[in-house]
Amino acid sequence: MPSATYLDPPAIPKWKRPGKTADKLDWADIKVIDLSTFDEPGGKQKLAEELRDAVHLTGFFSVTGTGFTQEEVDRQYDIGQAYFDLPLEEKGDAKYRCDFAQGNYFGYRAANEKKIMGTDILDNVESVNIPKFIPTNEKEPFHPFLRQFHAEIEDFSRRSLELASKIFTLFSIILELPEDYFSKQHAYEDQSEDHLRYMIYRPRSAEDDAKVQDTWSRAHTDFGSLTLLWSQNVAGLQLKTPAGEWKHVPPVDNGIICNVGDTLDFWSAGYLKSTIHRVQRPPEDQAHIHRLGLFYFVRPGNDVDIKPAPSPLLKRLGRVAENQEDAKPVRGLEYVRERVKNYHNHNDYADMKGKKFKVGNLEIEDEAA
Ligand SMILES: O=C(O)CCC(=O)C(=O)O
Ligand SMILES: [Fe+2]
Repeated sequence: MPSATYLDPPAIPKWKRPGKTADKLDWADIKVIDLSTFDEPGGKQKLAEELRDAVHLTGFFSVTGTGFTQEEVDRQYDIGQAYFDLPLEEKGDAKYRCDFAQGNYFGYRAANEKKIMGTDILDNVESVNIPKFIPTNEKEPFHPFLRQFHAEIEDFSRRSLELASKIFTLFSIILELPEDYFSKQHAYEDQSEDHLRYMIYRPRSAEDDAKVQDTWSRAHTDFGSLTLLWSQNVAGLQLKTPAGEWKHVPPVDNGIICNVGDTLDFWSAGYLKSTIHRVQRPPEDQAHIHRLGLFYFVRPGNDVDIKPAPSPLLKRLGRVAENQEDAKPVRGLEYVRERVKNYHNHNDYADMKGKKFKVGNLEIEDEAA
């Protein structure tokens, strides 16, 4: 692209945050922790204790005091909305699409290209994944429209991983590991499949939704280490409780919902839980809204070994044997790419109930039966 990158970004419309639902939904009980006390003496240790049960039992929690202002967050929504408002020929330019045959999730994923669960109803999600701003990603897809907002997107991307690093520190403390044990394996400058994501669900008619049991995003666990979902008011995201019930994830004002993904589940021998979740058609007062979301997906470093951590806690609990860390490990890139391929490189999103996904010695239940 010409020097447009270095000009001021163009004016774009302001995105308007939808209101909350008036419906009485069956909400999950989500722990909210305030990270503004992180740097106080003893602050991290206290937060780690507050977090322990949530990550061990639920796998989902929420953070406030994140350092992101509502204005900065809304600005990311403005950019995402402006991009998705482009005509398909432009936003969906082949040069900037995900290469699912390679399990490469960077770039644009169009809606309406996959059938849902063997029906004639099409997938209603569009997303764009923006890789980390490091030299090795220079050749990865980054659409010229988005490139105009390079400086602010990069700032947001870097600060997202800084925030995630604080959470990794808490996980390390919980597992009695050196405080930087997990953050070191997720360094911004190291190559990984990390991405900032804008994602929008396009509403379907109630009749069409009924044919796919109201599925907007089928039940899954996340493929990487940690997912940050900026809290949004349009309901639909549900998690599966240990008792097997689906509960709605509630909005948390100025908060970020976090959930553990597969690789951190493996690293912790299942102590930190990669929880099954899905997105369903929102309640009737929100079912017409184009549901825009903002995320940062933290993936493991490409070259790090995914294997149980030498955690004194996990050893005491008998979750890892003394010598288990010596097993031949799967690397970060291998796991993530295989998982993306398995999930996306199809024309149909089949129901994965009861199926397992396996790479080397790593195995995860795709959706518990
Ligand atoms: O749209 C949402 O709220 C959640 C999406 C999700 O689970 C995912 O993209 O992994
Ligand atoms: Fe997810």
